[in-house]
Amino acid sequence: MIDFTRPEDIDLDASEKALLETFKRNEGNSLKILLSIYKGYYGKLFLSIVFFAIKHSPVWVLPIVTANIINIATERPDNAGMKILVNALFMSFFMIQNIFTNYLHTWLYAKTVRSVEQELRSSLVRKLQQLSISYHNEMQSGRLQSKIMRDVEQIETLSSQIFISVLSILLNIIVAFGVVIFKSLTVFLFFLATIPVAVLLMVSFKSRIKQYNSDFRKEMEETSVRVMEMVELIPVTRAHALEKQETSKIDHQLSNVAQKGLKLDMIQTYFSSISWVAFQLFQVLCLAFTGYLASRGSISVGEVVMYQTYFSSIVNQVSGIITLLPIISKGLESVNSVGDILLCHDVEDNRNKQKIQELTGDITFDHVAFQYYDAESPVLKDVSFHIRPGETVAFVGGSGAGKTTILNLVIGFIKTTEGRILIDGMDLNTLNLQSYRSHIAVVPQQSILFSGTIRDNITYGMNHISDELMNQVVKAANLEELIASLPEGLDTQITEHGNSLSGGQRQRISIARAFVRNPRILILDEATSALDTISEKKIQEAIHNLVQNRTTLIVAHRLSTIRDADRIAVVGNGGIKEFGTYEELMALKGEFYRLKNLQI
Ligand SMILES: Nc1ncnc2c1ncn2[C@@H]1O[C@H](COP(=O)(O)OP(=O)(O)OP(=O)(O)O)[C@@H](O)[C@H]1O
Repeated sequence: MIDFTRPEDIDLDASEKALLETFKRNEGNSLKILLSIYKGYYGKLFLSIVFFAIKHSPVWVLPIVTANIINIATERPDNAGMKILVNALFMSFFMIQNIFTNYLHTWLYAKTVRSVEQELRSSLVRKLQQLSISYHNEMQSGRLQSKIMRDVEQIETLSSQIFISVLSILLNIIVAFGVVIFKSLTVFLFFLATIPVAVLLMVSFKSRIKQYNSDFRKEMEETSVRVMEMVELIPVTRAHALEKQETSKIDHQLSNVAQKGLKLDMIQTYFSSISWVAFQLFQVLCLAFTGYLASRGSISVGEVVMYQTYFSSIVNQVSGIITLLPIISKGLESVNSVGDILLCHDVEDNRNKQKIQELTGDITFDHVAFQYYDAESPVLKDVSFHIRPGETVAFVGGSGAGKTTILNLVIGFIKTTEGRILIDGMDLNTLNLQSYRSHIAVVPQQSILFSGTIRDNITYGMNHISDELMNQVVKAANLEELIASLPEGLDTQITEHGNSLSGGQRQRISIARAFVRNPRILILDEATSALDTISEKKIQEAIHNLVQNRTTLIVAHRLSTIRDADRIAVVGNGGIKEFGTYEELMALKGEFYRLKNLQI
């Protein structure tokens, strides 16, 4: 028994659904989104923080031990040597535990961050598979790639930085402030003065850094798009000797990126150098202040060193936060960028729509109109026709008449602006398009092949294709000779886009891909490329075999295809100008008659 099973419908798993919900609920607040992304991992992250605190504790204890040892050295009590040794051993113990606790801390947060990174990319990929074809036509693939790779990486960097740097900064500040409050309130108040200075600096630079980051990110996306286009165009560019023009176009784009990047670098440098100077001055002030207190006997010499160490730690931490600001800003910008895709509503919504088990292939256009959203006038106006199950209809007409648009409407890639398309009497808008499309096959004008074997390209996404069916398909698609001539037959690897095959061979593989699906409705956009007579004949035979026993809509460019069709529709002036059999239209001596004579 031949198995025509299809892959499962695309659906989000629980964690991806939660992720999408997070983006929806907190739309517009990227920080909230970032924190909510990690919701399922709070327990692990808490443990990671605990291990961080333990592993980091030597840094907090060291100034106290240092002050002790200095005081012992200056005050010279009894058993001074013994006391110094105890202090040193105590410190050593605190240091050694760092190896184990640091490992645990990193393992816990890194695993979390990597899992979230994977979930984000996976959700993005699934969303791309759901977004409408119109969305994909508008959005260049380079931009999407940049979002999936670069932006998710920025979010990962931001999350890691929060876990390594921000956590360390916050804990260091809390501990330093805590010890100082405990030791001297006067010195604490002095320390406190650093906060308004830090806030002032951050506020004054924040919006500019955010803006420059956004500009830079957009320029990078644009570059991705341009570079991808350039790579795809290389054969055309070479053929027309336009290498210089193409290179200079990209150079111009790269220079824009460099300019935006430089602007960002400079604002960041300006910001961090001002912060550095401000806080270093504070440090000198602190030394002078505690030195003065020690000279009056209010605190010991050891305490001067201790306060200085804590203060320099606070200053370093605050300037650490400040230098992190650009990374934070970049990461939050990337959260927005990823949200653009995840929250996009232009999806094919198949929820609660009728699933189709069987189809006879009856198609009716009922007063259909269609207009592209950016076009000034409709391509199709009030189009009505009926195609019977099993019938082959050839669509002919001038370039831009709307033939491909009709096919795209039948596939469900685009929706009618007015009127209805009925499939077996059911409105296409009420059908689950995934289930509907499992009964149709499309042979596009440009055969799209991917890197893999010929077999993979034919079976694409179909499970359990028996050798018997495969042989039938290969024969019907006129591929027998080609397969026999290849040392590895069907298992021959073809390069990306099938560049190692001829145009005619690619078309026949594309036809075989349609065959294997045994569709009820076949959509065929005949290639316009001229082929030699033998290739032409082989393709015609393959198409002839393929259209048997199914409803076929074919954009026809060849006379033989037109002759083979049951009926012909002449498309033009926003509608179907003539519709009938070959003989009827010839007898009419109208548009078709004129077109045919032109072709001859
Ligand atoms: N995505 C789009 N956005 C805006 N206009 C479009 C879009 N796709 C097609 N059009 C326009 O709609 C009209 C019909 O296009 P369509 O591709 O259906 O014509 P066609 O008859 O298949 O032409 P050809 O034989 O040259 O492929 C053309 O004027 C075209 O420029």
